[in-house]
Amino acid sequence: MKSDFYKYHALGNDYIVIDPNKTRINYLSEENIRLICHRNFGVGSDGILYGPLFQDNSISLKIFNPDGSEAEKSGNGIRIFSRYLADAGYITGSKFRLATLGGEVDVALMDSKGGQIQVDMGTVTFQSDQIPVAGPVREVIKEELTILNRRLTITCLSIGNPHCVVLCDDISREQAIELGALLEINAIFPNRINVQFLKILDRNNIQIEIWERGAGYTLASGSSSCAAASAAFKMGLVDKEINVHMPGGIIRIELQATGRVLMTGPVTSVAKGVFCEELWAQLTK
Ligand SMILES: N[C@H](CCC[C@H](N)C(=O)O)C(=O)O
Repeated sequence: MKSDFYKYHALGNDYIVIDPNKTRINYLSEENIRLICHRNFGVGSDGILYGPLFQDNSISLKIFNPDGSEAEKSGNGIRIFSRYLADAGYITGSKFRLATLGGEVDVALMDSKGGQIQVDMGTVTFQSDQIPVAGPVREVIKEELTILNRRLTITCLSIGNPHCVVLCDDISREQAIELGALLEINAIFPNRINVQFLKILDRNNIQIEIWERGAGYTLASGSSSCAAASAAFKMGLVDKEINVHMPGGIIRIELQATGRVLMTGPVTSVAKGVFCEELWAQLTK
């Protein structure tokens, strides 16, 4: 039976793949994205990966958050989509390039089952006008920002999508939810922002709690792992090989001398399915 969607997760950060070459959906409105991703009224996920789209001789994908917004990049999303391309027979080799809104990435399948996947996520920038962060053009390193009468130390960067890393002695899910939601929409972030609360464990291990732009609290995030590791290195707190510990599991980051960020982590396939007529009627009304 033809499937309308394929569901995978990466350390509990789950995505639905919708392939326009294989399903009746050739356009996704913000309203339809919100419905499909809704955990009660829809299939439920932390986002949608739409593709493969073929332009010239490149393969691209669109990355959508569950609030309907489009993201420039998603580390877990890129690993999941790469696994789907292998599962669906679109690629036969183990190395290929993907185009995202936030730039091209190089992918390497580390095993024959597509369990462990490495992505060269590109370089990061701390420049305020590239993230963006409002105010004078500068690198946003260990700046003070007060939220709910709490003085936070933030370091901001972009790896294609924007991130605000908050250096903490201790972190918690509750803190990520309470403060992340306010930081995401703070006026100094014109495009909103992804937020990580960072605890340094040692020079090769960090722990983060995550509040994602357009998705809220998630159990893991690939681009957040890249961002938190890069911010910790920029602050001189870690070496170049960092294990990022999250509630959903561990992603391995390697900061290369070239400035490129290598991210390696797992992908798990969950399900494939069809949208039933009653949901379909809502998607096409
Ligand atoms: N919410 C993010 C996109 C998904 C990031 C995350 N799921 C990852 O694995 O990188 C944004 O709006 O930039």
